[in-house]
Amino acid sequence: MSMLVFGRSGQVGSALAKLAQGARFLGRDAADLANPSACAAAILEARPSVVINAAAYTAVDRAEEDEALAQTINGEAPGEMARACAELDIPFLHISTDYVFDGSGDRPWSATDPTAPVNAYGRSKAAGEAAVRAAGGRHAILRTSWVFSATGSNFVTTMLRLSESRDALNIVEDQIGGPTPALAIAEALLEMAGSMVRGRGGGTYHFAGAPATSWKGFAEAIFVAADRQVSVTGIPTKDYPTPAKRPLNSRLDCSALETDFGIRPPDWRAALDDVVKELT
Ligand SMILES: NC(=O)C1=CN([C@@H]2O[C@H](COP(=O)(O)OP(=O)(O)OC[C@H]3O[C@@H](n4cnc5c(N)ncnc54)[C@H](OP(=O)(O)O)[C@@H]3O)[C@@H](O)[C@H]2O)C=CC1
Ligand SMILES: Cc1cn([C@H]2C[C@H](O)[C@@H](COP(=O)(O)OP(=O)(O)O[C@H]3O[C@@H](C)C(=O)[C@@H](O)[C@H]3O)O2)c(=O)[nH]c1=O
Ligand SMILES: [Mg+2]
Repeated sequence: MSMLVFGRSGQVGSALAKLAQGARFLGRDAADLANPSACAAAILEARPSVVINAAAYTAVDRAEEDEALAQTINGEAPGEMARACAELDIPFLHISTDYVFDGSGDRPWSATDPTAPVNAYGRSKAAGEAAVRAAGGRHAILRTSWVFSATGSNFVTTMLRLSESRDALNIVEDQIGGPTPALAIAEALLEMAGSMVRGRGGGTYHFAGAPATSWKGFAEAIFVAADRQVSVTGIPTKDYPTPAKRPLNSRLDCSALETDFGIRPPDWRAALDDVVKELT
């Protein structure tokens, strides 16, 4: 299996690089997603047997004032990649997000539920999903949430940084989701890629860490794992104003992934200990 991966330096890209040593990785220098047709050309030139897109515009608040660029990178580039893969008749694996949902209710979102993003990043990711489906080739869209790892910036690195200077933090308690280790996402993608190259599986799937928690619950677990004495006070979203609105209910129903690929949701608590050890 010759694998081509877009994104090398991000959380999921780095995890893939650790696990898939025979794969070829294209960083921003080799393929800029702001130039979607160049990404398609890179695929047609490399002629791999499977493509994974781990690159994206992920700055949720910044996307509010930079929506055009977010749309090009998250909305258009994946569609161009998927069209090139369809032309080569190879599977295309793409990562999406819980932020495509509006966050209403408290039921875990099923992969077939209607999307209704509440922020610019979510709109750009929903556009990317639609473009990948419209390309008409063999594809998998893996929606995940609250990704963390020892690489790059994420909620764990933010909390550890804040704990250097603060002994008390207010953290939102009414946004609920599944923190997901980047390494587990990479493992899932590689398993899916292997199956899809053999002609099995495809469509839209969810993959998130269990058990569901709030950002407050996640923060508390981070400080326990790091043995840092920070007092965490739960607050409602309205008391933590941000440029981008965030969905309240981000729970993802991951059953389709188990049915089609035998992949089960990872327990984020075990992975958190490893990540915190690596970071401290
Ligand atoms: N982070 C999260 O909490 C979540 C992420 N996701 C999705 O998972 C996927 C992976 O996210 P994650 O690993 O966390 O992302 P990161 O923010 O850690 O990394 C993003 C990657 O995309 C690359 N990138 C950004 N812009 C461009 C560009 N114009 N051209 C080429 N490469 C670019 C970055 O390269 P460079 O280092 O050069 O900037 C980096 O390698 C994305 O699709 C994201 O939407 C889904 C749910 C949650
Ligand atoms: C730093 C801080 C954040 N928060 C809140 C703000 C927000 O609601 C929540 C998480 O903040 P972040 O900015 O890390 O989260 P955010 O960047 O929105 O994370 C999202 O990233 C994109 C890429 C995704 O796809 C999503 O799945 C999700 O992981 O914590 C506090 O309540 N107190 C604080 O001190
Ligand atoms: Mg962020």
